[in-house]
Amino acid sequence: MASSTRISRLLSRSLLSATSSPLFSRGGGLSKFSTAAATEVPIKPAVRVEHTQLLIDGKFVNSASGKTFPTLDPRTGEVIAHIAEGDHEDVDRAVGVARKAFDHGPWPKMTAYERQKVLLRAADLIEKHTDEIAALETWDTGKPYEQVAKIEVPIVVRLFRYYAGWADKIHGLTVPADGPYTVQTLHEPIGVAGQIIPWNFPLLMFTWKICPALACGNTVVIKTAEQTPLSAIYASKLLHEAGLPPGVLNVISGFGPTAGAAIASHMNVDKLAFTGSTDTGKIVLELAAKSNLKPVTLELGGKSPFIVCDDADVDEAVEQAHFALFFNQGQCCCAGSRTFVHERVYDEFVEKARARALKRAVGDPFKVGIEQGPQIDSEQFEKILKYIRSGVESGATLETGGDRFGNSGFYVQPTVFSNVKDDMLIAKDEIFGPVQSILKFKNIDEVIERANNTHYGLAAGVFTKNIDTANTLSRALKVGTVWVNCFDVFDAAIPFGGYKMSGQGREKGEYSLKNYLQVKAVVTPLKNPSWL
Ligand SMILES: NC(=O)c1ccc[n+]([C@@H]2O[C@H](COP(=O)([O-])OP(=O)(O)OC[C@H]3O[C@@H](n4cnc5c(N)ncnc54)[C@H](O)[C@@H]3O)[C@@H](O)[C@H]2O)c1
Repeated sequence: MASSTRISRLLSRSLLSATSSPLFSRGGGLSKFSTAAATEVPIKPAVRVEHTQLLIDGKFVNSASGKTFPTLDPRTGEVIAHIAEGDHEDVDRAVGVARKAFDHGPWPKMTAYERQKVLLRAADLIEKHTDEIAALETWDTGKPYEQVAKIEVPIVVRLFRYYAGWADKIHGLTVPADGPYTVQTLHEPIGVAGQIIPWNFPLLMFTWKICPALACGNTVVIKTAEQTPLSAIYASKLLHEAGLPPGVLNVISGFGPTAGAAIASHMNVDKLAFTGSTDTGKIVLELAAKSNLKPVTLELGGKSPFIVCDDADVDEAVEQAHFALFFNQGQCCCAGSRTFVHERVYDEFVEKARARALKRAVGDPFKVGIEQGPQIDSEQFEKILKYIRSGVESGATLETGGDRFGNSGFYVQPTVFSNVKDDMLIAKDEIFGPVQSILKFKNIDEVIERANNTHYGLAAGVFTKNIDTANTLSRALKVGTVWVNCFDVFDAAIPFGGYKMSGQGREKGEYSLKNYLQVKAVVTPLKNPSWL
């Protein structure tokens, strides 16, 4: 399983090869950022897009309207493929077959061991097809191919095996009650799960969502993000090859206000799981409440603090803070986007953080050694540049970066701001881009208060050698995950989720199972019990 150290190691190996690349230049100064991304011909992905339709009832089908939408290559903005655009009618059809597959079987009626074997075979197939799936994901998202192939697909495979392992270990309790009754609880699948996912980790989010739902015996209708439909379609085809019965997993490509809203408000969807922005989270929660009051889990945005104490190993903290923010082009819900540094190590940290950002290898994500590809689309690209301008205008110090990288595609220079103040927009809003904001603090009480002074509460990083400081911060921070002297460690067994407006509920680990199970109490009178 990927740990932050392992991921950092992979990235530094990448960096070694990147230093010999003409795309890459070492040393300080804004002019060092190469514009080669614009002039180089994009590398042709070694994969073909074979499936572009909706997947309903085990078959690839066109949308009812016959409409399609383009999915774009973030390196160039060019069309990769035209994808069937699902809408209300398609969602309705998918929910209908998922309902039938749930109510009449075979999925919930199969033994747990049989369901387990399907998930294990799917894991093997995904592992076997790592190259194709990673190429599709990189093409659709712009994230480095090496990151997908060496980090994300292995995590995906691990999640499949982890939840396969749970399938035959889900059981209720025998409950002691007053009086002559035998009482048991049955943990039953909840029914048809509706799931909506974002574009920043399309394959990983698909896996987080479907694996626990399927392991518990539910059926699924999942909507992928309109920017990134390809990898989920491919993986779902593999799931069917692995023996998943028709109707159990239905994949709808399409847009939020149409297909997404149709899932959230459907009367026959029994459970909703959503990952995306906090604003959309509020909308789907309302749709769920106004329809059939389906229970909802929400994984939303964040503005996570990364706290570097004065006793921290500064070099390691710089590397991990860089990773915490810049990983995945800065498009992580839990990105360490407020780097709080103690005043005693602040100047050293800023200088080293700037030097590290200047070394970041930006370019075609299919190229070996590249650490950072383009942002997902023009909308995000423009939004990030706007935040950078706001950082400059509000008086933060631009240490490096600050502009687009090259002159085509949606590449942004790795950007570092120092002297950031809590009330600046760059310190308050989720930028979702490669923009590090460094803030100074004097003492632990002060940094706790400032770190918690946000609507978000997803994650935090704490860097210190002092166990007492680590314990104080871990307990005081109002967040769903605290990484101490590490960051972004995503084991299948570790729960993930947010406090406050970063979400409701937890995913991954054993906690995710609860999202997809109903608890039924069965009470039976006992005749002449020899004991109660
Ligand atoms: N907490 C987590 O685990 C986690 C993980 C990844 C991303 N995120 C968050 O996701 C956001 C980025 O993703 P995004 O820009 O795709 O978010 P988004 O909210 O715009 O979209 C997410 C999904 O919701 C759908 N959607 C949009 N409007 C909808 C509507 N009215 N009804 C139903 N569905 C709708 C979209 O089509 C997409 O599939 C960031 O805020 C990030 O922090 C959170």
